[in-house]
Amino acid sequence: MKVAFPVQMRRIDELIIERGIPSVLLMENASRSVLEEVLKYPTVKEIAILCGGGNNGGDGYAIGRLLLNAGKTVSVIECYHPSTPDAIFNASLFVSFGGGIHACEESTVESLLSRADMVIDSIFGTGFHGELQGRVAELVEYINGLKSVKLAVDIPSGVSGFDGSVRGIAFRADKTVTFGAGKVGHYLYPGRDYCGEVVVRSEGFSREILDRQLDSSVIDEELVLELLPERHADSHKGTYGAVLIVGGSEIYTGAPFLSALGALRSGCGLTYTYTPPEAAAVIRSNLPEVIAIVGKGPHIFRDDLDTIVEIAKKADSIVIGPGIGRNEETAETVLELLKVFSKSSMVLDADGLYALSKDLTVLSRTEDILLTPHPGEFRRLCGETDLKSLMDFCENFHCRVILKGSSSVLCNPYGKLSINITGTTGLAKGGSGDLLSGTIGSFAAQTGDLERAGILGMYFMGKAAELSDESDASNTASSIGKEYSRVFSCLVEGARGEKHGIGT
Ligand SMILES: NC(=O)C1=CN([C@@H]2O[C@H](COP(=O)(O)OP(=O)(O)OC[C@H]3O[C@@H](n4cnc5c(N)ncnc54)[C@H](OP(=O)(O)O)[C@@H]3O)[C@@H](O)[C@H]2O)[C@@H](O)CC1
Ligand SMILES: Nc1ncnc2c1ncn2[C@@H]1O[C@H](COP(=O)(O)OP(=O)(O)O)[C@@H](O)[C@H]1O
Ligand SMILES: [K+]
Repeated sequence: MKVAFPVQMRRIDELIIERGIPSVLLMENASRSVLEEVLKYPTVKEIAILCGGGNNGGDGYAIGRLLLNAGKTVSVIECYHPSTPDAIFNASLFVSFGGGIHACEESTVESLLSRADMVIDSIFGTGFHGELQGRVAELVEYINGLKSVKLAVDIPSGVSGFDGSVRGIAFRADKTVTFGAGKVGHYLYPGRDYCGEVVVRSEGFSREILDRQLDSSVIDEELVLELLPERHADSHKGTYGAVLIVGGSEIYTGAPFLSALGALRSGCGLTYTYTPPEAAAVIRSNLPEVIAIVGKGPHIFRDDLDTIVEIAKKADSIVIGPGIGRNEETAETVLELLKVFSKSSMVLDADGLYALSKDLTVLSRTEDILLTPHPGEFRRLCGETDLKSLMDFCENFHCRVILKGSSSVLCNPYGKLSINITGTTGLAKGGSGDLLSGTIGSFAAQTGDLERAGILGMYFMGKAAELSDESDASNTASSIGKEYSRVFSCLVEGARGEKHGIGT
């Protein structure tokens, strides 16, 4: 599903208006779709709408009029004077249809809000920046404490549509009705938490314009089905690629095993690992299908380089880092490997990223690399962890990065985002990152495309956690890896449903 940055949404609105649809009609369409969503709550009779001065406020006045005409009791609380032509127009229409407007400073506003069955937030939409302040912040905080249904128009006020960040207070919605396309900020935390259910309504928007203007996506089943490598009856292990996982150390003996598990379970033809002896022993006893090659010492050292280079000749993709540790010579060896494999398809994870932080310039030589840091690891590389910094980093170093979290974002050098929203807190446990890097390496070996692999890997691991029978608290990366089979089955069922016209 495509998603938009606020600036892209503004451009889409402009293009539609240039084609001849008046902006006030776009506002009417948007407001009608909100009306329909409100009417899905049959017990809601009395509604309070907070309106800002921009077009989001304009939507609020139009929604108010439509609700009045539908027989509801409606009060508008004016947070800012209407300032755009469409907001001014709709505010006057609201009044001419008998609507009542209260200034937000009025002392009766709180009791009016507490009486309402539903509160609609039409204060700020995609034009919001900064922080809610003063009386508006006070009212939003008050509303967040009420039991009534809370609905946000386009995006909850206080949430940045650009990156989901929240400074101070924001409206906490049960449902957010958004227009044309979801906004990036709906799907990234903390914003994701404030949106409740996100309903995308695209009436009046041109599919052609949306498709042409937007390249970023939230990863959904449709996209995954498009990207999933096909499996043919007439095939053999060579058809599905080979991955080499380099990692492990004296203390981290399980990480390469989890990575190899991800690789095997996601369909790779051959999985090689190169690890110190202790880690190889774990792999050999748990995953006999893996070709576990044993390193020379307790860590990956320079002495191992030649053998790794030799094995890598058989691999279509290389994962470096799971459990590799922070020994200084190991870090130097990792940097050396990055140089030697500059033309290979590589996933760099965990302490492989620690090694990279010692010399970021090696990135200028690598042609096809995906980094998979969690926020702590990304801070070490970049100094910041916000979305803009991630996008700048990928552009400056011409690389792909997955910034992992409860929502994860894959960013490419051209600013295209792929946002993953699958997953559970069952993944918030050591080992998940290792499972992910092996899964991505496997899809890279199968498809020859790291971006595609990253999208598939994130979705698979998250979906497997969702489908697992284990409770979130007791789930483990090794159990989740074994659930990949269910993800494949679900996708096959979904594809069959689509083919036979069974809607989801
Ligand atoms: N055809 C269309 O375009 C359609 C648009 N639609 C609707 O329009 C919405 C976008 O409207 P919009 O661009 O007018 O922005 P909106 O969010 O209402 O606010 C802008 C105002 O708020 C101000 N402001 C910002 N932050 C602030 C702060 N912290 N504290 C105080 N003030 C602050 C800001 O000030 P400024 O940035 O100028 O400093 C400006 O005055 C969109 O979300 C959707 O709901 C739909 O009807 C579909 C068709
Ligand atoms: N609450 C959550 N919801 C969804 N995914 C999560 C959640 N917590 C963690 N994850 C995922 O689990 C993985 C954890 O990776 P990482 O922090 O590197 O762990 P480790 O290095 O301990 O294996 C990431 O892919 C992250 O997106
Ligand atoms: K809003």
